[in-house]
Amino acid sequence: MSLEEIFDQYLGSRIYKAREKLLPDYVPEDLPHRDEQIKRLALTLAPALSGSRPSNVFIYGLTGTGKTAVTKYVLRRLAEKGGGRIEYVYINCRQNNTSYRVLAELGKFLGVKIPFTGLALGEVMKRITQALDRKHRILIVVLDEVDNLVKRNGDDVLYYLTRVNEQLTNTRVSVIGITNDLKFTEFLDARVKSSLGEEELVFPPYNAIQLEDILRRRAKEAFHEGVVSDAVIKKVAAIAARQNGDCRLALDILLKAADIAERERASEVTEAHVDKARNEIEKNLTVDVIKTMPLHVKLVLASIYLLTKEGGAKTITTGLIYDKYKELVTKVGIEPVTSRRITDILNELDMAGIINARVISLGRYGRTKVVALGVPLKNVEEGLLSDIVISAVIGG
Ligand SMILES: Nc1ncnc2c1ncn2[C@@H]1O[C@H](COP(=O)(O)OP(=O)(O)OP(=O)(O)O)[C@@H](O)[C@H]1O
Repeated sequence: MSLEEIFDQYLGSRIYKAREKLLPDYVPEDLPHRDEQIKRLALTLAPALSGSRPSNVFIYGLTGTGKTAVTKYVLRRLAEKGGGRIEYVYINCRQNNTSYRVLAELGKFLGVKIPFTGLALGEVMKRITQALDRKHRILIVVLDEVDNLVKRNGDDVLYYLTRVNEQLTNTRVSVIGITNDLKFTEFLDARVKSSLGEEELVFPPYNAIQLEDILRRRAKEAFHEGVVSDAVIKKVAAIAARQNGDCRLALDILLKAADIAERERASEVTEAHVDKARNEIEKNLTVDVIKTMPLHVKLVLASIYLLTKEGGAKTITTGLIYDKYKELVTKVGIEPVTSRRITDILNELDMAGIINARVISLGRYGRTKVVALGVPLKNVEEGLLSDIVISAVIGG
């Protein structure tokens, strides 16, 4: 018996060898099917090793296409090679979604004290510029999910970072901007847009075969041998391939399926575990989407929910929804939105897959829309009940 097996027996996991290797923050030893992106990013950044500022890079690709993983992977190795002359700082602009917070993160990295609030942005920039120039090196600033920052606060920080070199003598700064939403570039000043896009990298979605390959290697690192069959890998890859080739989703499903297997004290992860994991993830997604909806959207959805619950086989028409909605707004004590807005809300809910709407003919009475929930009733209920206003009017 190997040492590992002895310890595992006591730890008790029959499934995992190293669960943490499936977690989103872990950057694996190799990143299959991203050779081209790795090479291009490496070629772009390599001039840093001979002391010149690398071009800024703009990275675009859908969710879960490996943008963050590839960037961290290349930067880590570059910094190692640079032996202290090259540094990088990674800032996630969803977690830090104001100009102030992004600069405060940068300040923290540079060892500059920036109070939680209160300084003018210009003052923060001045302190950062001074701190930057005290270092004698190349600094690569990674702004991940940068669209969140720009949509909320505009392009001040990008403008500053792409211009700061003009004020520096000792340090050179390069920026890597990562996004899965190209639309935000509309908000960029033309000069910022062109300097950020000195080099552009596109990450295409993975196909099912590529995802299988990736999952096989990740599974090898994380699970005991024989715990995850090829059929399971294929199934997970096929599901994620249909969802825009999202590797994050693939890993999520695999991790959840294995957690369920572990809870059940099973000795392997089966396709049934994958189905359960998928349902759980879909449920969580629905509940999260509903939780963040504006009040009137929730009220429209609550109307459909109540009609579904009460109504038996009766079809739910827009007329019925509108009446129910009016009843609910009266109970809440607020003004209703227009029927035109209700139509828009129904379209939004349809697009999000929360409801299915179709138009039917009523003969000489014209046409109307009928609606049915597109997701399980209990998921809608869970999402709606988390809102105290809604739960007061539908709860009892
Ligand atoms: N080629 C690959 N090999 C192994 N794991 C990968 C590969 N590509 C992506 N992953 C893994 O998939 C997950 C999502 O990848 P990553 O965070 O890099 O995606 P992203 O494109 O930055 O997505 P988002 O736009 O949502 O931030 C991570 O856990 C990452 O380790």
